[in-house]
Amino acid sequence: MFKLTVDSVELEFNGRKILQDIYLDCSTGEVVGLLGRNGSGKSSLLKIIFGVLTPTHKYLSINEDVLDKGYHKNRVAYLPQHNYLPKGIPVSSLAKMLVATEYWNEFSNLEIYKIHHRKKTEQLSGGELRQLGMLMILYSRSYFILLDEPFTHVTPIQADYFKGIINTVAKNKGIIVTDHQYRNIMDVSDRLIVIADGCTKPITSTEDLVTYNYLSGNN
Ligand SMILES: Nc1ncnc2c1ncn2[C@@H]1O[C@H](COP(=O)(O)OP(=O)(O)OP(=O)(O)O)[C@@H](O)[C@H]1O
Repeated sequence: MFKLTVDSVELEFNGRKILQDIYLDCSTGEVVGLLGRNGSGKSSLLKIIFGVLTPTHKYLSINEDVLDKGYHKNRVAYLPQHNYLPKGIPVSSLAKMLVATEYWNEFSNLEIYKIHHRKKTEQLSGGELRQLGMLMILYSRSYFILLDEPFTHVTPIQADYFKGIINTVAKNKGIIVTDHQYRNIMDVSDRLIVIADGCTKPITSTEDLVTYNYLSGNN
């Protein structure tokens, strides 16, 4: 079992503190849901873990190994909020670059891949691109997967299907997922963390989400 830990993150933009008291861990075998209001710093935290955003301070480790950037040696993979797949390249070529050999059979038998693998990325709809982009990250060789808004642009029935895939993949990997479709996040996650006022807080009940101003209390 591997455990990713991120601690003591300090991030500010133009003198404004965004993150200041952050502790988050995720072990292989679990899905951790990350919630927070718009602008609370969820995407920033995922970028810091992956290694594409450098904060003033951070501690990041996998087991006893202290890391500078999660993406080194492919230990962490990241689905950004917006499409990351380049135009002009067939889906099958991208998939062969990203999907790990041990998952290839499972991935290449997915209906969505079979339907679209010969197309170039610009020939797909936003939702199709989102789904394929997420699946390629989930089935990559990385042990830790960060998903930023995987359910956005995805219909409810597809979201249910993806929750199943996320939970299956999480038997071998650790997954940190954030999305504003909080019911999907609650369904798919083994535990929940909210970012409020720059700090991470563990969530044990829906009331906690009201306390931390994530839900209004009428939900
Ligand atoms: N490159 C940047 N320069 C200046 N400010 C930034 C930059 N990136 C993010 N911010 C600010 O940092 C804060 C946190 O942004 P972030 O994207 O991490 O929030 P979020 O919780 O993911 O928001 P959302 O749920 O709306 O996607 C926001 O107030 C945002 O305006």
